Amino acid sequence: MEEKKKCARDVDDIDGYGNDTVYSENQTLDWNDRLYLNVKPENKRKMKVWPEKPTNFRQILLDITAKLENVNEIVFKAMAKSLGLEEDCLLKQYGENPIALARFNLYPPCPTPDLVLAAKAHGDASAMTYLLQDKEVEGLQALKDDKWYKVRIVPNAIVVNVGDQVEIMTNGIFKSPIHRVATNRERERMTIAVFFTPDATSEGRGPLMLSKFDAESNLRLKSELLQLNILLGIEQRDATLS
Ligand SMILES: O=C(O)CCC(=O)C(=O)O
Ligand SMILES: [Fe+2]
Repeated sequence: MEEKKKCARDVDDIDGYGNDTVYSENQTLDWNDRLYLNVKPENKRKMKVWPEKPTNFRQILLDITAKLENVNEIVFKAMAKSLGLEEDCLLKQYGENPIALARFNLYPPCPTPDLVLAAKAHGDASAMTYLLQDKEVEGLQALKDDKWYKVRIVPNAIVVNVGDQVEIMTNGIFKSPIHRVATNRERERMTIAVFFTPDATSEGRGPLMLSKFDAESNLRLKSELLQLNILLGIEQRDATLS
């Protein structure tokens, strides 16, 4: 608790430990506590809210972000190639100083799971999100064709989620899925999300010029994704909730 207090976010800030910013009395709050940290660009880091314990926390976060950046580059290239475009075209839109944000989510057990969500339905505003789920406790659900699907747990696998920025860049071919997190009556759940977002000052951002997305592009996409062995982890069968 001591350490959490040291990292508490300021009322009007996003970085740090806390929960939803309260904008109105009628607002439904998410059932979670979180630690938000701007990792990149470096000049946006607010070191005073970066935990000092465990002592290797800061270095590990920097290392993980760097590794995920490499993964993100590979994914962006594969996506561009699958659309029949030059492989750097998504990366170029990403700019010189892209933003990397880490969010550590802690969802405590909730005595009334039918009344409140751990995270309300939302699409990520990022370009791409990489999520390490809790090893044991499920909760994440994704919306497809008006039905909610559980995103099943695959231990140590990272869920790769397309964010709004990539949906815009690719003219809606890659969709930013609406997702939410259910509460759990008995068990605590912990996840880590790293969001990559384009540099807001980079020029030439916006929808790419795509001629058409046809059966051939679809095949190319499938083979690119297969080669990458990206694990989306969405159960298509027997997991429908409504
Ligand atoms: O904790 C999860 O499973 C998802 C978290 C999430 O959607 C987010 O942080 O944007
Ligand atoms: Fe999300």
